[in-house]
Amino acid sequence: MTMNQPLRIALVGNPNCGKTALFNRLTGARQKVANYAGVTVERKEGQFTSTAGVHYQVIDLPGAYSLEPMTPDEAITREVLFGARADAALPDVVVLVVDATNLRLNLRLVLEVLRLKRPTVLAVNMMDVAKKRGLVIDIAKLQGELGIPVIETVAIKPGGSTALVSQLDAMAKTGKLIVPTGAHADAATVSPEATQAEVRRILNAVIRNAGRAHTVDDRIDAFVLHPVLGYLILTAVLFLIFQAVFSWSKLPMDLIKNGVDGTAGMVRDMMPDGVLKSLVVDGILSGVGSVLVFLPQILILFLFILALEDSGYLPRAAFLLDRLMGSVGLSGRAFIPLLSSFACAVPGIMATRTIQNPRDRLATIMIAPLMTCSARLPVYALIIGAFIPDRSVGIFNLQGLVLFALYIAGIVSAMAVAWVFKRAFHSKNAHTLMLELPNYHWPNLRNLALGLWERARIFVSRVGTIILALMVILWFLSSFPAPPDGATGPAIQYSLAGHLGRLLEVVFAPVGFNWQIAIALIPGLAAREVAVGALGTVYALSATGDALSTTLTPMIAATWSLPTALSLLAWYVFAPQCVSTLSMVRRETNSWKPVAAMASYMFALAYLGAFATYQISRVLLGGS
Ligand SMILES: Nc1nc2c(ncn2[C@@H]2O[C@H](COP(=O)(O)OP(=O)(O)OP(=O)(O)O)[C@@H](O)[C@H]2O)c(=O)[nH]1
Ligand SMILES: [Mg+2]
Repeated sequence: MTMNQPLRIALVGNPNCGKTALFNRLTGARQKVANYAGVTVERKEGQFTSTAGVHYQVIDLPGAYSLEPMTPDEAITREVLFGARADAALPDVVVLVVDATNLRLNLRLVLEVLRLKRPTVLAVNMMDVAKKRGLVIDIAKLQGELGIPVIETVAIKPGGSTALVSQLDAMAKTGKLIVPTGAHADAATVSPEATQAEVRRILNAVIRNAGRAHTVDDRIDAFVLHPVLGYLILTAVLFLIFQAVFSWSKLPMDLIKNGVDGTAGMVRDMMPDGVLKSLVVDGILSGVGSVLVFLPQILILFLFILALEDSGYLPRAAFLLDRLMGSVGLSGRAFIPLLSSFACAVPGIMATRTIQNPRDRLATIMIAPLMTCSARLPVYALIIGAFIPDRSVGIFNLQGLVLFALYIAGIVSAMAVAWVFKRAFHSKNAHTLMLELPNYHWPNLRNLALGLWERARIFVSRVGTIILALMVILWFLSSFPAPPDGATGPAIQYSLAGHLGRLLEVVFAPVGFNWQIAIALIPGLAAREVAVGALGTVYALSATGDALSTTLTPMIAATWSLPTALSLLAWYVFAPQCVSTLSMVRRETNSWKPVAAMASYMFALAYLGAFATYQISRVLLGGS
């Protein structure tokens, strides 16, 4: 290796020991970091140049408990370490990362890696937590025991990786990559029992002071994992989220709405009447503006998701729900992937790689899109805002309650589908949930802010690209061909989209959708929230004369019946309208069959759910 070639280092360690945090600290990347096992499920690469001028290429890997992989994500780590992947060269130096507060568990993998006799450095991470607890580790002694350099790190603090980089620099400059020597490296085949005994011996030798055990954590867990209180706390947390999504978002939403309306008003006054004005006002501002107003609600939802992810609460919730999930044939491991699906089913489906049993994994993939993803939030919020009065029920806000109910509907139907899946395939699920409970910690404010910023960026850039493009296409289809002479209705009725909408209206009449909704469902196939933008454009174009407005809410409140609104909500609890999810299923399962199965079962449920909702509510409410 010369100085010009980058030094390839791979971060290897147990799940949740801080590998990705270290990766981000070293490379300046913003890969996802969260306080539970199994966050990283793919290998990620980055690079940096140290102040000493050494160029590094870093690979972040999924956490592994052992080099005998149990799950698809662990297998990736093994393959990279053995140089068995075409897409990743054998690393020059293995940076083993361990959680200082959990050496008992982490050292097993360390001993396994030493036997590979690859140049290795050990990073003892989370030293800040260790020090706070009074845990004292004799680093020099540990170094002697293992025969490799041992460095303390604090991955989440600026400067927390300086010592590690200096060590790597020194190795790179001298060209002396230290290969482990000594008893551990030379041990041929070692039984798990012998390894465990060895770990105990090393711990006895290097731990100077065991420090306080996690007394605070235990005290919190007495409440959080309590068989009754635990569920109450979980329900309260979820409730709070949905209340906040509505009650905290009013002011920023009004600001955005006023901004969009103001811009539209200005454009309307300044531009001459004609096609271009219609494109800008009806196509772009109405369409894009009606999606953009939901940014505050999405950010509030993510504020809670990110804070919960970083706190260490999620694996506890997984334990609480394990019995329930087991009863429908899901493994407790499915909890985190399903929970991630509340943000978006795409990462949720990827997270199923942490599930060992292929059938369990498939079952989890199949129901992941029933979890209410954040792209459904604009659709729900639009309809709730238009039809559900904003009043209090006891201490709760009625709109928040309805939103909560929709999320529950998604969860309940997912459980029902999983149960059918279990019945159909006779899967037996006897294994108990083995999940590490991480230490609680306060969410890192900087990470929280960065995470929210990232979310806002993703949302706005989606609005600015795919949604904008679809709105322009939709505007075009809705404006041409121009109406014939002497036409009385709005131009859209005579356009291509208008004709298509009317055709589809036949299909959707039994579920109560009018032609405007039918049109909006089509661009909504690309991504669910696009349907909201499409409704904005379609309604802006169907309005005549002075009724022009960029505000969608009053428009649908005036023209839809309540049964129609409820039916559309039911449709969106199930609707398989997301191309990215379907293509992720194809990628992760390597087969079209589950894709076809998912699309058809979800479409069937959506239609049936909307049909039942529409017909029943029509009878009950006596509407049209
Ligand atoms: N206090 C403290 N927290 C840390 C440190 N390093 C990481 N963390 C936190 O530990 C948790 C896990 O960090 P990650 O970087 O996601 O862990 P990982 O090893 O990549 O986990 P997997 O991808 O699941 O294998 C996160 O909540 C981090 O904020 C550290 O040095 N000190
Ligand atoms: Mg990670």
